[in-house]
Amino acid sequence: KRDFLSKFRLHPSTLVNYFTGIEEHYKKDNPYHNAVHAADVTQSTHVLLNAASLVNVFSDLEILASIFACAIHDVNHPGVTNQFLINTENELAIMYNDMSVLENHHCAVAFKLLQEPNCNILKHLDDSQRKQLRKMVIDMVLATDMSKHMSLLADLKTMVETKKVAGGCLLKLDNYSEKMQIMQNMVHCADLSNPAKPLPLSTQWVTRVMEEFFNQGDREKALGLPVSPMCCRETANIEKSQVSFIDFIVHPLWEAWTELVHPDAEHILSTLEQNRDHYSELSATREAEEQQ
Ligand SMILES: COc1ccc(-c2ccn(CCC(=O)N3CCOCC3)n2)cc1OC1CCCC1
Ligand SMILES: [Mg+2]
Ligand SMILES: [Zn+2]
Repeated sequence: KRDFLSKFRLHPSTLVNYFTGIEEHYKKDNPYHNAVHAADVTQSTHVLLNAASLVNVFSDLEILASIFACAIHDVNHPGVTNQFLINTENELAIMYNDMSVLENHHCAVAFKLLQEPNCNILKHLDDSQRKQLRKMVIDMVLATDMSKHMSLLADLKTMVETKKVAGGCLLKLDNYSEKMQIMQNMVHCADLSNPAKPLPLSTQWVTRVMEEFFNQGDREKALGLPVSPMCCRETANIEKSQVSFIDFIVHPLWEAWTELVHPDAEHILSTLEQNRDHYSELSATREAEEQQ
């Protein structure tokens, strides 16, 4: 749809080779962090990029980088959190010195795969384009580390306030850092878009992420480690956790995004709010049942 094959002289069979390789490096037996999650985040970002207020904001290279970043953003995910890898002194934590361990790994795997035979989809980009794309992809993927969430959101809110006050066209973005902030938040929004999807989809993602968390909790128990929050299958309150996740993380982020691209994301925010109320009612019902 974006005519990227001709704009960037991407060779169909090279694309197939590369993204087949990427798909194979997503672990199929991860309940959540599998190739379907990567496809979901990629498609969600494609939709966010189509917002009317983002037309002509990003160059073709920035759009290619964003879509590429989503497709590879969790590649070879081991199905456990950064904290688990750090606590167990996993070789990945040693490799990346406990800093955004998973996110560094996803980037490294994705770029290493480009060097496999017949997989170099960026072959016909010039050196400057390839260097720029690599930097943008790394900046976006490293920003999907939840530990960056609060600073990312604070910067987004500042930008929305500043641009609004300036009265200038909200998205006349002046420099790389402002553009990258938007792109990082866009991919982060897509990564946290499960609660903002139609309820039948959202509940499937909840089941999957909880199964992955519970698997981690089982491993922590077996290792005699303290069980991480929301990872104990005996005590977790699934609906209550989703309500908190939405209230403290997802809604503030999507509220800022919706303001940035006003009025293009209103329907997403309202779906999120409806879903939040659904989980809240479920949680109240469950609590009432448990009282009896
Ligand atoms: C459908 O439910 C979720 C969908 C996505 C997330 C979520 C949080 C952070 N990210 C971004 C990647 C990240 O940093 N992660 C990946 C998840 O594990 C924690 C580290 N993604 C959490 C979800 O629910 C959790 C379980 C109950 C409340 C919170
Ligand atoms: Mg991730
Ligand atoms: Zn993800």
